[in-house]
Amino acid sequence: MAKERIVVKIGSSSLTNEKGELDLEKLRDHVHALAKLRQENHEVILVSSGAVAAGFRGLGYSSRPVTVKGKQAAAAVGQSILIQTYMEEFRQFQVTAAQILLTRSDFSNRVRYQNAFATITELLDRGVLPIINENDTVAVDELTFGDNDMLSALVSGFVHADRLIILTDINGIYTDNPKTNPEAMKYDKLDEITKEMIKQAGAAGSKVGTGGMKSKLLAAKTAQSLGVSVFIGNGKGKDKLLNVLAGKGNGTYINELDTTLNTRKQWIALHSESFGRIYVDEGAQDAILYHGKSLLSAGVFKVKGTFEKGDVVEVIGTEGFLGKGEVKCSSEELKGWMDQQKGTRAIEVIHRDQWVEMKYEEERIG
Ligand SMILES: Nc1ncnc2c1ncn2[C@@H]1O[C@H](COP(=O)(O)OP(=O)(O)O)[C@@H](O)[C@H]1O
Ligand SMILES: N[C@@H](CCC(=O)OP(=O)(O)O)C(=O)O
Repeated sequence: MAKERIVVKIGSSSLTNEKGELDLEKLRDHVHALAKLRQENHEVILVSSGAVAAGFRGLGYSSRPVTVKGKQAAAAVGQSILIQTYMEEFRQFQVTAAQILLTRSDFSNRVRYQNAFATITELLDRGVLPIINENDTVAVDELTFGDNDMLSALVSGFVHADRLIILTDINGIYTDNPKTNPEAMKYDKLDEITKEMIKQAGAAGSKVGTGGMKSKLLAAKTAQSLGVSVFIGNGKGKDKLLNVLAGKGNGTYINELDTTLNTRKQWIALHSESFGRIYVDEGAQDAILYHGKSLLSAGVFKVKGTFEKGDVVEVIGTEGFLGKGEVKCSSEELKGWMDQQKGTRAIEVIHRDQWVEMKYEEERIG
């Protein structure tokens, strides 16, 4: 079997007992299956929930807290318990694990994004298994990924994984929530995740999970758009993950799309803040969309916002939103050229290598 780089996401529902507490037997089962992947020489990154589940008892709650601050405090108690348990269990398979805590804002800050990439790459190069969770202490409201599903999708794109495996408490994606609709049918394979499927999928999952199938579908759509194939399902025993690789997994397989975005372009497309808008004419639109050219000043007829060299802007054409790119000049310089040269001089505004077409992807990336 060819060596793969695999991101495995384990949700709270797959790590807890009926009281919502961390279930050691379940965790051991996952660790054994992950260790088997490592024994077959695959590179593995784990995105694991479970901090709230591991911590709420220690905080004095009798059940999983519902308030944000309760969950955050429980995660602060539980994250160290969770990671210590993983480390001890992995040690029995001679696997060294490392803890990484991330937030959405770590991804939108370019330097932190590059640092996270460098750290994860170094850990993998040195044979260490990174265990990632959201940094619940600081992640609230718009700073959160909301759940670990999207975090796992973004990580899988970012490390150029071959595959993302999302382990949950159900054996795949159904036409409707099978817990409430017994007629629901399972999808074994999917090429496309449609808007209707996302709309249909239940938001609330189990009592302990956060995003339900909806967040898994959105995550899968993002991962496939980044060229990563996805499996969503469950299983038991040490071979459950190897079975997924062998095509015998108990769940739904989702094919990757034929696109590869390097890490820099992924950052531009998915995480960067736009500082302005550049409006281009039909000629420039054709050049960047259909002829693989860089954007030149000659095709720009309107500039909105204030930006500096190196900032990211949105480009709008006659067909609407075309994509995002990193500019090689400030908004003032660009406006100056437009006034003085009447748009005739061909000064490069966005180089091809810093441009991401998103005309068709806007919705896919979400
Ligand atoms: N269309 C669907 N197909 C499968 N499961 C669904 C669907 N809609 C909602 N669900 C629910 O999503 C749950 C899994 O989500 P969640 O509890 O958030 O898991 P996790 O903790 O693994 O992230 C399932 O138990 C199921 O009840
Ligand atoms: N960061 C939180 C995860 C929150 C959560 O419920 O996530 P998930 O089970 O993946 O839907 C924790 O570790 O408990």
